[in-house]
Amino acid sequence: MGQFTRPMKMQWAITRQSAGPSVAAHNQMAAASAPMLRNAQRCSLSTINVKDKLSSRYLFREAAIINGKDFPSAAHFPVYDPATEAQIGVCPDLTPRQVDEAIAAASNAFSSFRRTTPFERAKLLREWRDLVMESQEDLATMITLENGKPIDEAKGEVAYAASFMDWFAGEAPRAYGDVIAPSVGANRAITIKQPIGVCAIITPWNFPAAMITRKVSAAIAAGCTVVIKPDSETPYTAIALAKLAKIAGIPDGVVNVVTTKSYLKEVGEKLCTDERIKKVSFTGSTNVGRLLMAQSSSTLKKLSLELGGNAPFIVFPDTPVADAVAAAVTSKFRGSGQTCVCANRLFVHESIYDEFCELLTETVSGFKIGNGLEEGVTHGPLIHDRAVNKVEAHVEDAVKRGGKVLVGGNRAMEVGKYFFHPTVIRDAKPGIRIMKEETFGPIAAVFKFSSEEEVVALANDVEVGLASYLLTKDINRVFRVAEQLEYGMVGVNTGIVSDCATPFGGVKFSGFGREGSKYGIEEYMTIKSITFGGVGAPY
Ligand SMILES: NC(=O)c1ccc[n+]([C@@H]2O[C@H](COP(=O)([O-])OP(=O)(O)OC[C@H]3O[C@@H](n4cnc5c(N)ncnc54)[C@H](O)[C@@H]3O)[C@@H](O)[C@H]2O)c1
Ligand SMILES: O=CCCC(=O)O
Repeated sequence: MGQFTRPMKMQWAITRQSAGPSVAAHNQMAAASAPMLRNAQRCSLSTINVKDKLSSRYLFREAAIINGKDFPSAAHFPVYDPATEAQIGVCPDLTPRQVDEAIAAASNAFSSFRRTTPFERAKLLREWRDLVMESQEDLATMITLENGKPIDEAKGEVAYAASFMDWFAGEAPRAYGDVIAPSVGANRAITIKQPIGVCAIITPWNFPAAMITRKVSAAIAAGCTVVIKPDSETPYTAIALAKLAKIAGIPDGVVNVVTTKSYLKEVGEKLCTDERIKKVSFTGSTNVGRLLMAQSSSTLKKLSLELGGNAPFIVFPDTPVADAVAAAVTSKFRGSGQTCVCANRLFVHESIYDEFCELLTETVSGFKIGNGLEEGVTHGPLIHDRAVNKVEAHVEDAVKRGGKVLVGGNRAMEVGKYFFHPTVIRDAKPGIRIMKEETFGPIAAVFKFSSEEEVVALANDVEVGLASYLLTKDINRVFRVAEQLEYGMVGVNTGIVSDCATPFGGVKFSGFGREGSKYGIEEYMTIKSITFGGVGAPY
């Protein structure tokens, strides 16, 4: 195994110590280049010392990671805490030329990493998983600082992120090929699966850890190397994960992280057009997904696109209202409504509509919004101004067309600039914007329906098809409706469909490809068939 052995605690301690000078040197550089800060759209009044909040200070790094090392750059962009608007640090604003170095590192590393055995890769993934869970508190603190979600939810995200490492450690040795009887009777054929090569991993801000590990764990299990480009709102969790990958013994160059803000379009184009990259795996909006697909066509890259949703949440009359509300709250308000699988449209049968709206309003009234690091806070801020503006516009539109706000309905400026009161709207009408657009915020718009036929038609009347939910005790209805829903995922009597063991992905404009499950690793492999001529007697 050579370089792939488990790092002893002693080696880890050495790595921790040696991390010090390079971070200090980097920080000096960052301070020197402060006047060069680019793209400072927000003007922060204060700064947060993130390291003082961590037990492993080395995990907070204001550097890209290329070939296992901190990669300094003269230009930086600032990163802010959406709860307090305080600056939490700066990050290298890399140019496409600098990103080229990451691609070169991943490409060099691929030539040896592809030859490791699946068992070696499984061991590395488990080592990485253990370190991530040992760092759960620190990683969660960074997630809360850069994304805003409450600390307990952030800890849950770390565990969810680690579950993909565990899952794909198990899948690595199970990437079986086939034995085939070809049409020429004396021939025999087999297939083998091989890693596709260097992969570009482009991820959003709403799950700064899990969207990365869901892709990268599968890529590593398959024997690929990666260049990760996290969102510029949430880069530090990605960088810390790459640091832990190095400590876990994952060879240099296998996991690279590039950060950029001013050069986003150019870096995106570079990742899509560079011939050394064989696959782009993207999670984000449908519009950016379309652009990346168009850009990738010249080099015919394999693509996985996990795009936006507009989940229907359908409550049939035989569902106990308390169960329906509990599932709706989990589905709708997780991450303050900022997940791609959040219920966006709540359809409730007319016979239990009033009771449902009343209990939902009572439950939502009990939420406590605030800084996710504070005790008792159940819901954090939205990520930025654009997000708050969209939520506000959706509420105004729903009200203009007859919707009634039962709780919330406005910004919570008294808590912070990016906070919006969790909102319940009843008498939502099919013509409102929420019906067609993903809100990505804490607005529960409740629609009334009378028949199964009507609600299935309404649920399917959108361009996207990621997650959907239905609540009923009638098993025949479960199959009838689930099979008609034009969605990649259907949750039955639950508000959560996400699990490392089940295929995650969409249809229609929600994209294609599946993550997690036994299918996730396939996205990072190619199938080769090997035919042996005239080796057997005809069958
Ligand atoms: N299907 C899923 O699994 C899933 C998961 C999470 C989020 N989402 C979707 O993501 C969206 C929310 O995130 P967002 O609006 O910030 O997404 P976004 O598409 O704007 O950004 C996602 C990522 O793409 C990058 N990006 C943006 N423009 C780029 C370009 N021209 N070239 C290369 N990279 C570029 C961003 O920096 C970020 O890293 C929602 O629609 C949500 O539903 C989907
Ligand atoms: O935001 C999209 C991903 C959500 C999840 O994996 O549960």
